[in-house]
Amino acid sequence: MKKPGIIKGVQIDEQDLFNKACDTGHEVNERDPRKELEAVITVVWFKRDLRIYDHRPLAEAVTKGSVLPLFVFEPSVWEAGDVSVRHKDFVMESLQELDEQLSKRGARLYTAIGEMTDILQELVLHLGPFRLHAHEENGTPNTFRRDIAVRSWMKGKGFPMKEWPHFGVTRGLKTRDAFQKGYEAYVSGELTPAPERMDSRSGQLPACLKQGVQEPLTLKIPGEGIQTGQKGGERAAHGTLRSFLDARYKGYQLKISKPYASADSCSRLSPYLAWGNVSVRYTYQETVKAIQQSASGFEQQQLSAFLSRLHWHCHFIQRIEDEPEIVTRTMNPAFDTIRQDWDEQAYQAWLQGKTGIPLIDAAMRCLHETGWLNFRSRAMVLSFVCNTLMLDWRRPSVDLARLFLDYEPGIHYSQVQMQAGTTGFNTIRIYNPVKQGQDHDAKGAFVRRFVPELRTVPDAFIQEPWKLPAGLPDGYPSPIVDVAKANGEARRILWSLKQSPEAREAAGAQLNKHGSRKESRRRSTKKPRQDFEQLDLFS
Ligand SMILES: Cc1cc2nc3c(=O)[nH]c(=O)nc-3n(C[C@H](O)[C@H](O)[C@H](O)COP(=O)(O)OP(=O)(O)OC[C@H]3O[C@@H](n4cnc5c(N)ncnc54)[C@H](O)[C@@H]3O)c2cc1C
Repeated sequence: MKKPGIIKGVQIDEQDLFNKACDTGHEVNERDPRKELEAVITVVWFKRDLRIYDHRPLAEAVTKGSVLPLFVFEPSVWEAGDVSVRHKDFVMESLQELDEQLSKRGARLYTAIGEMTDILQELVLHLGPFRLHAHEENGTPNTFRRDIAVRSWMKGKGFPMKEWPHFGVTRGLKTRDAFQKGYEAYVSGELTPAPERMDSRSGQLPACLKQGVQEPLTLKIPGEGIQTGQKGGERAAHGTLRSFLDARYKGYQLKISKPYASADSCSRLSPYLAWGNVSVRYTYQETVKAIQQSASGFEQQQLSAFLSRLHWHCHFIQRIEDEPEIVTRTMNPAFDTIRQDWDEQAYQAWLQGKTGIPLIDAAMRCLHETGWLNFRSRAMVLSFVCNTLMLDWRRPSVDLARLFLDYEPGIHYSQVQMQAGTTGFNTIRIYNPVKQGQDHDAKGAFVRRFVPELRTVPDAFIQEPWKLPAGLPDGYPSPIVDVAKANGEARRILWSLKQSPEAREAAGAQLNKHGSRKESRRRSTKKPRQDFEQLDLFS
């Protein structure tokens, strides 16, 4: 039977309160005084929020008494195929630092391997009732279902659970029109300092929980680590932000499309935002401060361009929050009538960076080695596999997810579908990698760095080595496709499909559900400046 509870003098239905809290992702039984007495410890469940600064679930747990910081390597998440060894390594580095930070404050991090509900089941046997604090995860259907299972488990036990929004994303958003308000409230919200001291008395804990960080050796995590690139952790995240806001931002717009130079002039915050080593809110507020302090209009322009990306970050994550199925379902089903054939040989050539087209090969090999690519190169490799080669977007989306160290499902699957042209409401862009190379890597520095077979090719041929009078260098293949011809055909197919009544109808519905409400930008007829070409790709 449902029991009534009292909140601020108003009689309420406890079950109702719980359900509302689950729906909107906020308080669950939190203010029930009886439960407050029973639950002596708060389990803080770390997921993609591996930090202590601006971490509300942790800070609020500390005010309530003992805390048990917990990270769980779940087989259903880590063996699902979209996350890989490089993500695990980054998470391990982040967890090591998190444990150090917690230790300094009187607590320790606990790690476990297993499904979260099984771990909770073990915990209750040792702890009795406990509270659970976490950030909302705006992820794939897989993690979405996992979170529902956890909420339902807590609800079944009648234990209090509280979740906080992690980004400027609103759970249960009724209409896209309301997104902006939620975003602004989030980014301008108060920052939460890291707790100074923590009480972590927890009594005896189940054997599945290990104090400190344990390697998830029993899990079969696919993929490979990075060879050179970014390391996880809150300290590295803050250092990266600082170095960007102090100096690196000055080349932001100028170099954003250059595959090589952008590695230094872009913020490089993406893996830290994706794994939560730094919050979007903190990043936003530090950038606003830097804009206020910057001396020239030029500097302000660079920083404002960066700030707009933080908005896009949340814009796209709102999309997966509203419709997690975009991970596997084509946003505009009319586009499922094409790309019916599969060419495994061409696909493997693309994936391994052996297409015979220098910029594509350099980008894919860079990704294997470092886990990062600038936006334009990502758009180009995706366009190549889905448009030039006319292959379905689903497999490349998962293979790229495994390779991007900053894999963030909301951004990733939206961008994949946009670049493959399957939303139906974005401009169809099909890149010519030879022209991209001539425009953005004219001397071939990027190509030479990642495709050693081409190191000695003269600048004039670096993007088209098949035109070398002496023939291709040893070990480098001929192009697997005539790009100009294939792109022409792709353009014809995609544009005619985009204009069909079925595609237009579905596109209208999708635009209404997910499109940006920044009308003035989208409808602008002015030729975009180089940096703002990305805006075309964004709606
Ligand atoms: C096919 C494809 C897949 C992508 N997958 C991911 C992904 O899994 N994770 C990811 O973080 N980004 C993804 N992006 C977006 C973008 O390429 C990266 O965010 C950016 O290159 C990361 O480098 P940075 O942090 O130096 O970016 P900066 O230019 O410094 O931008 C700062 C932050 O803004 C956000 N951001 C930047 N560009 C975009 C964008 N176009 N859309 C949404 N948010 C943006 C990111 O959080 C980024 O860290 C993808 C783009 C494409 C075309």
